[in-house]
Amino acid sequence: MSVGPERTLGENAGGSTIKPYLKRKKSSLGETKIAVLGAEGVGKSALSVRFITKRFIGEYDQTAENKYKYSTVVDGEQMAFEVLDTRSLNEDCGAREDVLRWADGYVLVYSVICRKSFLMLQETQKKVEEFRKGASIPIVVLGNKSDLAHMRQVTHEEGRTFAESLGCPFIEVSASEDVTNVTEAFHSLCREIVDFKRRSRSFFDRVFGAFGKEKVSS
Ligand SMILES: Nc1nc2c(ncn2[C@@H]2O[C@H](COP(=O)(O)OP(=O)(O)OP(=O)(O)O)[C@@H](O)[C@H]2O)c(=O)[nH]1
Repeated sequence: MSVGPERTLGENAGGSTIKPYLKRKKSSLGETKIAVLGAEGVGKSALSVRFITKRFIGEYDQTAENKYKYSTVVDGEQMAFEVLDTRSLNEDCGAREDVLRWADGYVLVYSVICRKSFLMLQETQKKVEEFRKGASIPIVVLGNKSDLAHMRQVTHEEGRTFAESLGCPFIEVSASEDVTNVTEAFHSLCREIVDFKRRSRSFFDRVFGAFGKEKVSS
């Protein structure tokens, strides 16, 4: 499965390369790979671009899947983000196997003005959970297009209840009007990812560290 151009933005701005497919490389605590998943037109590109450039352009290339590199400071630590703005094909919300394998965490987006996108996201979440075999997964749920209050089809309460059932943060955002909440959404997922990696590492250290010591002493 081909993936669109990889762009490098932010403080580490540089050139661009074509990546033929998504490779899973082990990432350090200072790196977070984030896949933005959601139904067609919910604002995946608008949110990704808003986070990285702080701008809202209005119209985005809907034929490409873009991967952005961006580095910034979160809670006093330099973090290197890779953000994959997926494309929803055949109502899959972008949740293909290579995407699910590649990412450290997921931004799950629906549009508050489209109930169908909310229902599709719940199916996508099940797919993510099955793929990760029930392991706790860093996720943040976003209800986008909150500026279009008069067209709302999903209540704040419904979004919050869904996120609560997953034990993850929930934020209503507007990619078109707000940069603060969008930034906070990505930062909070970044925190979840770092916590998750720390917990996984200490678990492996306990298990394999002890095993290693046994071997040495025998
Ligand atoms: N009013 C409003 N419009 C938005 C917002 N976010 C995105 N849009 C608009 O919604 C449309 C779709 O946005 P995209 O970012 O292309 O959505 P997408 O999920 O990436 O779409 P696909 O790549 O086709 O799956 C565009 O016309 C955006 O300008 C928002 O917060 N408020």
